[in-house]
Amino acid sequence: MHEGRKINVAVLGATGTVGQRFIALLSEHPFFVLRALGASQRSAGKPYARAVTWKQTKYMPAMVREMIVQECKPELFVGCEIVFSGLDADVAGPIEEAFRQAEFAVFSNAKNHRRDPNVPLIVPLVNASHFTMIHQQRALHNPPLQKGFIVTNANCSTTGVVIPLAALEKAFGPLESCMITTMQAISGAGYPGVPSMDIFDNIVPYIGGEEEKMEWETLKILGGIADGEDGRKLFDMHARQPLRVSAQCNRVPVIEGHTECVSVRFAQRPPPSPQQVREALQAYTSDAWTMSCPSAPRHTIFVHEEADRPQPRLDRDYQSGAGVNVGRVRQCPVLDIKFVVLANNVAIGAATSSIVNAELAVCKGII
Ligand SMILES: NC(=O)C1=CN([C@@H]2O[C@H](COP(=O)(O)OP(=O)(O)OC[C@H]3O[C@@H](n4cnc5c(N)ncnc54)[C@H](OP(=O)(O)O)[C@@H]3O)[C@@H](O)[C@H]2O)C=CC1
Ligand SMILES: N[C@@H](CC(=O)OP(=O)(O)O)C(=O)O
Repeated sequence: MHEGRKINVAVLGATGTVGQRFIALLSEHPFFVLRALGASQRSAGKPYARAVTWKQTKYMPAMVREMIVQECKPELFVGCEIVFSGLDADVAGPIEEAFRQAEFAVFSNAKNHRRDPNVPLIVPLVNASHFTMIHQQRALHNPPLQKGFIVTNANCSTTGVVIPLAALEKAFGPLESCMITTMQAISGAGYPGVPSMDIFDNIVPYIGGEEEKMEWETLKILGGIADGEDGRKLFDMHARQPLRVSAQCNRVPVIEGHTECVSVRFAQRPPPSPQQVREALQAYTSDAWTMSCPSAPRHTIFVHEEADRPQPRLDRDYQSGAGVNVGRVRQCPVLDIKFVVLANNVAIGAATSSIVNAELAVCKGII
């Protein structure tokens, strides 16, 4: 554990949608101390308050207003142990690698390293056990790293759905198939994001690359870690019981909170009843909560009984958006069970996940 130790941290992509969330959360953190901010050359050299278009309902923390934004070069972040990355995916790959190479612990929201066979893709309320891959990641580096590593969190829609899926697999054994239809908030596209002329009075039935990410990431997260032939560990992609996932992704005129309609089929026959599923979801607890990570939600999954919940406007800020909401659990006449998930895309779908991942790394003695 941190044992009273304070750990200096930085945020890359600090001016963006996710970066602002990081700042709001880290300004109140019990043992991470925000010391530095990075963004593009457009913002570098300016006091943060002048570089950013602050779009949070919470006021900008006083501690960052006069902080000078830096270019994202490791030598400008000396003194920080952890960097949280909310970088644009167009630039995140090489910048995050440079920080790892310079022995920083990097917690990334970007998609660039999620498919790397040595980088764990961790949804902290699901697969904290994948931190074991860090040893291999450091050792395979040339020269081997002492402290540096990259951990990514998942796509925001993937995050929302894998949490209840993990709870179901824990209670009832492997799932066989899963169909998901998302209704994703516009904040998922960053700022200024989707033009208002496209999204007002409308639904856009396409988000580039999103369906493929959901279908692939779900398997890496819910799968285990196996021994490879050459003695290396590898992510088994749910190979012991193949899981088929189909996702359809839509952009809807909601500011924050991704809603997902999910149907599942269990391997176990007969499948559990809707009431058994409700109880299993409600009872699910994460390692992050058990290990006392301060940003982990007490209720990993809140199960709504009302017929018309969850709703983004009403439910996205429950537990500061750190858990997920599930409702409308019922029988599915095609697969076995269907339900609705609501996850806050910028909290548990992004910044909160990275911060809980970093807390887990501290609790596990990796940092
Ligand atoms: N929004 C969401 O719900 C989620 C987003 N993500 C991922 O998180 C990341 C950030 O997303 P989001 O906050 O929405 O994006 P934004 O577009 O809002 O912010 C992007 C950030 O990247 C910085 N940046 C852009 N170009 C460069 C560069 N050349 N060098 C250094 N910094 C640069 C920007 O700085 P500047 O202001 O100076 O241009 C800004 O701080 C993305 O990879 C995204 O895919 C993941 C899950 C959910
Ligand atoms: N594409 C997601 C947000 C995002 O940036 O995802 P990713 O980190 O997987 O690129 C959305 O639009 O809601």
